[in-house]
Amino acid sequence: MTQLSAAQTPQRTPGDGSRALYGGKSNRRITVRDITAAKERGEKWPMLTAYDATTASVFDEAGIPVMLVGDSAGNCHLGYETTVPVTLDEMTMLSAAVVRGTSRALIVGDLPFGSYQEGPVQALRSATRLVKEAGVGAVKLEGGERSHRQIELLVESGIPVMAHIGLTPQSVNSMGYRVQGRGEEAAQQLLRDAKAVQDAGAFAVVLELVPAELAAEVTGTLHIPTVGIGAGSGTDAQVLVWTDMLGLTGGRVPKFVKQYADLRKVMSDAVKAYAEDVVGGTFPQDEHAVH
Ligand SMILES: Nc1nc(=O)c2c([nH]1)NC[C@@H]1CN(c3ccc(C(=O)N[C@@H](CCC(=O)O)C(=O)O)cc3)CN21
Ligand SMILES: CC(C)C(=O)C(=O)O
Ligand SMILES: [Mg+2]
Repeated sequence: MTQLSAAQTPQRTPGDGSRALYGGKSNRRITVRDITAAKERGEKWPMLTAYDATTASVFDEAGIPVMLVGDSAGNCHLGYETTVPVTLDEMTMLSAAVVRGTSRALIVGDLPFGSYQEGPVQALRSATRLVKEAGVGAVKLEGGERSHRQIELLVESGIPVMAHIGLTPQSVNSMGYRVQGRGEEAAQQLLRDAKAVQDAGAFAVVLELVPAELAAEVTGTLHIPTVGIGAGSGTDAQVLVWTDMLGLTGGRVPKFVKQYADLRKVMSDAVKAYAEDVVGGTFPQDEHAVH
């Protein structure tokens, strides 16, 4: 640890503890206002997906300040091929579990495909379910200019919105899984999308699979935080799908992922050891039995 000189020591409000999103001392649940303040302090922060209470409690205890109940639950938790089939009922159930498993993180619920595309009123009805039935603190939806009316009505109604531009996986059938914002025209469109969601009142915006230089430019242009995934190091925050970074995803993992553990191997080895103990008669031992 480097020693901070007195002049560099950040000033704290007495009794408030450290306010940093990661490593901060406050135990109350993080709010969107804390996220806004972090951008003003120039602080970077980590976000992870979560789909169940147990896993979310591990991330909460580790200090992850923001969790996304992503519709990536479709392919990473529910066994679908893509996020497209995921329903609002499924997202409500998973989001409620993640809220129950956490006490400190801000929980963002992803609005699934088909739950907001009809227009602002449908978006409000869907977001209201995630807020009332699951208890999320914010919702996320995909689309820049094309979703600005939805964002406006949700924000007017008191529901904080995280936007999501660049690669928007719910549109896989029309756009594929391709890098977005390459070339002058596409870059200008991404900048317009970023400004549109900020103007509509979004508190943050995910930039997915866009060139690092463009993501850094968007980050410098906006006053709301950018959350990158496959968007380089110049964004305010980063998000990864938790099963990807911990080595549990069954299928292909995008190349922007850094794997921090191989839980698939850890779990597989443990399960095989258990199976062999049962077959060989070495589990249970007397200490695992009642008499
Ligand atoms: N397991 C998983 N991880 C994710 O990050 C993720 C999901 N699922 N599902 C929802 C979306 C879809 N995402 C994806 C899906 C595929 C690529 C992909 O195939 N990317 C190519 C690069 C494509 C290019 O260079 O144009 C790759 O090889 O990584 C990227 C993001 C991100 N999200
Ligand atoms: C990849 C993130 C941003 C997402 O939308 C999800 O996990 O569903
Ligand atoms: Mg999603």
